[in-house]
Amino acid sequence: MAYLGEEEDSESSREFRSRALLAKLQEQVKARERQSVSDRADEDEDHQGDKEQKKRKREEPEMEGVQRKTEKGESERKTDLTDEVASLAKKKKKQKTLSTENENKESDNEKSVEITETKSTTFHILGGFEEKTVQKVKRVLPQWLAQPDVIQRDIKNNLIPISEVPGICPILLKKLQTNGIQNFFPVQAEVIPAILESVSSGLLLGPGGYRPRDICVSAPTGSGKTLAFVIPVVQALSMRVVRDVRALAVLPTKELAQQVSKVFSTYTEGTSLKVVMITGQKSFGAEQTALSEIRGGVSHSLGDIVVATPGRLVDHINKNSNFSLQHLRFLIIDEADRMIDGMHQSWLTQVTKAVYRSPADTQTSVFRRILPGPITVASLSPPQIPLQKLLFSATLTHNPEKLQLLDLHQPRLFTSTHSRTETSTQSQDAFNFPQGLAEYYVPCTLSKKPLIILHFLLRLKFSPALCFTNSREAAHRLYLLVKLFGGVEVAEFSSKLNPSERQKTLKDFEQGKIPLLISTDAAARGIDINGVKCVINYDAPQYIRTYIHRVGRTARAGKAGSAFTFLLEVQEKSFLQMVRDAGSPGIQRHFVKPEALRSMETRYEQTLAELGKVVKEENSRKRF
Ligand SMILES: Nc1ncnc2c1ncn2[C@@H]1O[C@H](COP(=O)(O)OP(=O)(O)OP(=O)(O)O)[C@@H](O)[C@H]1O
Repeated sequence: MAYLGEEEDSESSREFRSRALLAKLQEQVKARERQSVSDRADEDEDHQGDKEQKKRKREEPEMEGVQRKTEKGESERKTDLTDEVASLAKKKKKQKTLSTENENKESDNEKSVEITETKSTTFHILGGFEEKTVQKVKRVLPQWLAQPDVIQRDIKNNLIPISEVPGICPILLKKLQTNGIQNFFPVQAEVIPAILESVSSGLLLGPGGYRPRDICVSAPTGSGKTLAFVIPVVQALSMRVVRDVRALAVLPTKELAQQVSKVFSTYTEGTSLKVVMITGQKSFGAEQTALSEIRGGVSHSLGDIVVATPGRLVDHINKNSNFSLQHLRFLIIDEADRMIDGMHQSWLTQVTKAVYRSPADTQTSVFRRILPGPITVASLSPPQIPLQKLLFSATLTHNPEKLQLLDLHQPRLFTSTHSRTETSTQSQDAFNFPQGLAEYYVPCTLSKKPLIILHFLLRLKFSPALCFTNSREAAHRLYLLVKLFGGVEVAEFSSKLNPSERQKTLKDFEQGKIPLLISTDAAARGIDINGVKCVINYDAPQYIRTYIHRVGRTARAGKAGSAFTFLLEVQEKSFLQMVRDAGSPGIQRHFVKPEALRSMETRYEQTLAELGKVVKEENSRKRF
């Protein structure tokens, strides 16, 4: 019962304090009244009554007025004193007016006592109750974000002959030529030398014994970011003696990992470097066998470069005791903004732990990796393999708080995003769009959307076309409708398909066997399909990043391409605003006249009826 006792105690002491304060305030009022009477007498003497009255009114805002009724209920009196004063102070404005009025009335009204405190009294209300306009906080970017290395967006007019980029070894130059690459794209010409510079003194600590700077690259879709890391990493690792995992590329999906793994394999072909992919496409056991082997009772790595999806990577870190990242030199994070969003999986923490995990045989190990800390003579004396992070994305966030999650070391940013000032007030990130991209929006109604797709394919011959919907169901329904209508080969692409079906579908589309591919966002990011002429957003994307990645499946590698977004009337305003805010060079209106669709309408009505039956059948099959 001690708790209750204390409560009672505190209540009675609060009441006591309230009374004491009230008495004090009343005392002050009386003193003020006396003062006021003598002032008025003085004023009369000076014949300045009117003037002074006005002056007092002007000075009133500087006074803190507190009004209280003496006949308050018992419960009200128990109110905490501070709260009371604060709440009364909040009503200040109203009371100021009242206070002036009451000054005249107070002698008539015995029940009401007006208590006014002037600056000279000891009872101060510290500031904070007045309404002040809140000052806008200016966003100041860290220097590395505010002053990046700029990459030209125009690929065609900024090609650099491969032999002019310093530091690339003759073997790789030859390989590039064999693969039809005579010139580097701007992002490659800037980033390749920067990464090579950080390994100029070998795979151990960077020049001068300093840890190399992490590198962030934000360049448009299709600008050639993959080669920008593949070439320098392959060249850097070609100087290694013992095989160990020294480069790890992490990508959000199996398809993207496969794509990157293929490029690494192309440029490591004929060297002793080996690329291993761990994405879950093979069984865990098969991946284990590909990663390492036991010789003489000791585990040996079979891969120099590992390309992984985050989930499977974490599985190997935790469950495969022979998988070691203790010699990791490069951590490549492609589609980095997506990988930051997926940080809840904490894959990066797991990778960092695995990199700095002390080896079982500490005695015999030449290297002991120590988590980077302050640079001291002692910390620099043993040879160190620095871990350098290389981040790539077409929509890399410039939000320092998000980037902070990656724990970057003195990062260097390469970006083609148009000029942003150090004190940019833009709340939204702005991105760059491929130079050859023409953007259009198509005003339409829900019922006309499928007809417009058919019109695009059958009449306007917009193919190969990649069409995006916002869900698997919508993709499937549209696929069925186009198929039933006839006249155009169509396929669907979504997580419904298994990995090999997905691979085959993409291949058929790329080879021109399928002119229309209807897809969910599974094909929106990173997928490099050669020759896509047109992207159609059948459903408008909700987020700007989704839009940028979707439309970026065309106009790649400096080529031209068009993107059409179907917009319902209600979507137009906000969508167009979102696209403009993101730095789009301009999205034009493409209106399809109703007459253009008329000849297809009868067939379309029949197809809709057929579609209804097919969907019903499919649903009943699913139930059994
Ligand atoms: N120097 C070059 N010369 C000719 N073609 C190139 C060159 N560099 C890259 N490409 C080709 O350009 C295409 C786009 O490259 P890549 O996939 O690396 O783009 P990206 O910037 O990663 O795009 P995204 O952001 O969409 O993933 C690929 O087909 C690639 O083979």
